[in-house]
Amino acid sequence: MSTITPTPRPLLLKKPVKLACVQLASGADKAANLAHAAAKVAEAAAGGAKIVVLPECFNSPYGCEFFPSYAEPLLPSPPPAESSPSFHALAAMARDNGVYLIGGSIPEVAESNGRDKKYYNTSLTFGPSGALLSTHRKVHLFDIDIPGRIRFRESEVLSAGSAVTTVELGEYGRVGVAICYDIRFPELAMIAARRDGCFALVYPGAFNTTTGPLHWRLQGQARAMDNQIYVALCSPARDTTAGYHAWGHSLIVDPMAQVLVEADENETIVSAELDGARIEEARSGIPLRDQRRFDVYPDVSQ
Ligand SMILES: O=C(O)CCC(=O)C(=O)O
Repeated sequence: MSTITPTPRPLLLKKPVKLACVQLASGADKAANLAHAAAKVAEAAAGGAKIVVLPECFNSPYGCEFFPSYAEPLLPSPPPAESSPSFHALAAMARDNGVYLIGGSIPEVAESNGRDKKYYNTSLTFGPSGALLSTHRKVHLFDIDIPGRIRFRESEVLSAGSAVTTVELGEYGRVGVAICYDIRFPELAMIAARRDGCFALVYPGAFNTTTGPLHWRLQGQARAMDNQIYVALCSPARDTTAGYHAWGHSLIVDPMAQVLVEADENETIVSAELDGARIEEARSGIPLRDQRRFDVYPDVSQ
């Protein structure tokens, strides 16, 4: 009797890698936030992380009133580094530590015709040489109103990005990058996972003390479960003296949707070893990839 041996599939994550989420405590002083981020990225790298993630709006307090005054254009050299301090600080953090750095997000200002200013919530990813690898402008702006609890309208100040972002991290493979509220839209995750073959979805985010306990972990696990890949969520630490109380609880979820590590609300670094074999194991055990019914519903990843 002949047995059929399945052809081994190439691993999406080509070699195991340690990923760290830096749950950073930021304040009002941008230069101090950048210096503090640099120290924590160095600490994560010294702990063996080769992919390091920072939180949403790590260089400023989080809130619509702060976006314009903290925003900076994205100007690589030669223009003076002072005009894009966060861009240059992130490039240096990646280069100095030889890591892939998914640099949380920063408020970005872009001018068209030297007149019309537009603001974005933007995530920059740098490679170990300090080169910019990708830019993600938050696609889904955080506009919610839960009476008596929280009202937030990013769209009053920010413009939305219009692209799914995935980025090749050299010898490891590809990750999807999106920001906070973007996680609530599974389509982005599915496209990153299925169209671009990502091994992880990385979300710098800053949920709050209303929606955080309800949905933060659940969203992380849901995106991992749907797509059978790793998911990392990186929050700022909670500052109860600030206007916006971030949930914290940065976490990393495996391809079977198990939470590998989760912070509390304080400043800390959480990390985990990611292994492509775990993705393949999840996918061969529960073979969703071979069972989709695109004769019944459309494939959004096409
Ligand atoms: O989706 C949520 O509940 C929070 C989203 C958020 O805080 C953000 O997009 O910055």
